[in-house]
Parts: sequence; structure tokens; C-alpha cells
Amino acid sequence: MVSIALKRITKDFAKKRVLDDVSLQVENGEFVAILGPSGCGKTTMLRLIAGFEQMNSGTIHFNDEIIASPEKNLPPEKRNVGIVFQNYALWPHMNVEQNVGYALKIAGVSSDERRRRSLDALATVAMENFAGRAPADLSGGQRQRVALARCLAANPSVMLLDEPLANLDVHLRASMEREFSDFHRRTRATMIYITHDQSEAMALADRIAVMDGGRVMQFARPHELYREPRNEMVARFIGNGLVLPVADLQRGRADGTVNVDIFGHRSEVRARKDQARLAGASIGVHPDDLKLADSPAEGFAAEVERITYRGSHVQVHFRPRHAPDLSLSLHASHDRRVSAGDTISVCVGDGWVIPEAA
Ligand SMILES: Nc1ncnc2c1ncn2[C@@H]1O[C@H](COP(=O)(O)OP(=O)(O)OP(=O)(O)O)[C@@H](O)[C@H]1O
Repeated sequence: MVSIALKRITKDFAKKRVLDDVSLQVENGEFVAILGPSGCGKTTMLRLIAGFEQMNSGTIHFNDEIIASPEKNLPPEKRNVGIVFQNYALWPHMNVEQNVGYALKIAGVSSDERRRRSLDALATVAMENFAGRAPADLSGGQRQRVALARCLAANPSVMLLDEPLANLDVHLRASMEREFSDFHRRTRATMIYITHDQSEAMALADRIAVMDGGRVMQFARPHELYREPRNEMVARFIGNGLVLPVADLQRGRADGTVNVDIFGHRSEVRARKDQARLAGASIGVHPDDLKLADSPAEGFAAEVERITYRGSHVQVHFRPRHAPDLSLSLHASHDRRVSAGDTISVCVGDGWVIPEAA
């Protein structure tokens, strides 16, 4: 069992800083997802942990051992990590079963046992009927599934996955999601999983690291990221979040709520317990937190721009009267009859005062 610590890692490519003072402590047996916009350094971080790149400064520790630093680089094959990367190639001269069983062969597993474990792993990814095929005769998605099976069969104590489900169709994705969950429960391997799919990350991960511009913005449990984003980047990034300016923040009750002015209407929102009084701040909300109020006294005034039909509900696009430059939207049921040009009243059901200024 392995815990992984990244300590103050920086990595430059041709004078461009790609990882900037990244620290991350992944506990033994933890499932961690990495989310962030394209180019923020996710893959580079995984390649450093795998041993395919060397950092400019910092150290990587597996348990108490330093496995990588600018002076030291334990070779990838000595790290005992399973790797499923985008485009991580299968060996072209081996058939599917040989690819899956190769690590077991190297580890001295008998051929009967190897065959059993390889076919088991292939069945897990619905590829048992392709055991004799050459990788060249498989689709991209099928190759990805074989790469996964190869990783599962080797039963590593650390698994690094870079968008392992990206090439799969929606049904296979759902069943592979369950498979990852089961695999993790069974083996308690430490897993680091890059994905662009937030719902996948939320469903699978114990904790999620949100990255931006080569830095870790927040590393927290999924519900904490969603409900208590630390800064504006995380607030906007997670769950299509919106950031609204608020004024005259007053401490509320002891439970941590505060009272703020949102576009001319006073509302209670959540905040850190030690949140100070402020003249101005920002709150993070999600589209479902904004509701059509029943009367003008219950919300802030806004003008409806347009309505979009969304099947189960309508999406009402509007601009707050106090901030006409801001375009927002909320979901309303079909029985609320609103049209473009109407004045509506909008209340904020839930909001969170973003603690770190932009
Ligand atoms: N070998 C390399 N040489 C030069 N620049 C590189 C190299 N590898 C990555 N980069 C650059 O480093 C930055 C981070 O890349 P990385 O692949 O880690 O991002 P990412 O977050 O995984 O992106 P994506 O989500 O698109 O896969 C990018 O600007 C990329 O162009």
C-alpha cells in the first residue's frame, strides 16, 4: 500500500512553467481525481509520478521514500504503478491476451494462472472474445479497454489513469465507472485519475484536485468543492457555477450564515465561520440555486431576455436590474408563465461567500 506525496514540484518545458509549486498528499488507498482546463498541467503531473518526466525542483515520495527529485529518478518499471494513459501504446507484436498478461509473465506467474487472470481482466472490460487479436485490428476504444485490462490484471498498488474512458461510448463508460469503483474497493490501490468529466470525478473520487495554470487551486471532497469553493476559478469551474457580486456583508447567526445585499435585495448565504464584515465580496451559486420568487419583496428585480425550452423545464435568461451587464439564467417549471421583456423577481436559494479574492 502506498501513499504519494508531491512536495513543491515545479516543471518547465522550454522556459515555460507548466507546474508551479505543486504540493499534494494522496493517502494510502485514496481515489483522487484531477480536474482542470486543458493545458493546466494534469498529464505532466501524472507523467512525473509515473517517472516519464523529471522535475526542475521538488520531490515525489512513495510512503517514506523519495522516488523522484531533480537529482534522482527511480525508473518507471521500478515504481510498481499501473498506467492507463491517453494513447499509451499496446505492444504491437503481441496479441491482446499476451499484452494483458505480460506484466504477470515478468513477475513469474505460471502460464495457467496468467491465462486465468488475463481472461478475467478482459471479461471485466467486455473484451474476452478478442484475446487472440492483434492490437492493430482493434478500434481506438477497444485498445483503450485492453490497456485497462492490462492494468487491472497486474494488480498494482498505485494506478495512474489519464482519461481512461475518453474514447468509450456512454453505456460502456457507465459500466467501466462501476468497474473502477469495484476495483478500488477490492484492492484499495491508490488511484489518481484525470478526467474532463466532472460527474465522473464526483462519482468516483474520495477527493478532487482542481488545477489551473500549473497550480492546485483546491484539493477537497467533492461536496466541499461544490458547496465551498475557495476561489472564483473553482466556483465557476465546478458544476457550471456562477459568481455574483454582493455588497454590505454583515455577520449573521453563529452557524456561519451572513447577510448580504444581492442586487438590491438582502439574503442569507453561507460563509466561513470566521468570515469578516466586508463592503463587497463575491458569492458562488449554481444555476439551480436561483429561483423565480413569488413576489417582488422576495427577490431582486430582473428583466427576462429570452426563454429556452429544455424538456423537463424552461431556462429563463435574465439580466439583474442593478447589474444589466450581467447575463444569468435560472430553471423554472413550465407552469410559471414568463416571456421575454417581463420583469421578474429572483431569489437566491443557496450561496457561498468565496473566501479568497480573485
Ligand atoms: N513535452 C513537452 N514539451 C513542451 N511542452 C509541453 C510538453 N508536454 C506538455 N507541454 C505543455 O505543457 C502544458 C501542460 O500540458 P499537459 O498535457 O500537462 O496539460 P493537461 O492539463 O493534461 O491538458 P489536457 O487536458 O488538454 O490533456 C501545455 O501547455 C503543453 O502544451
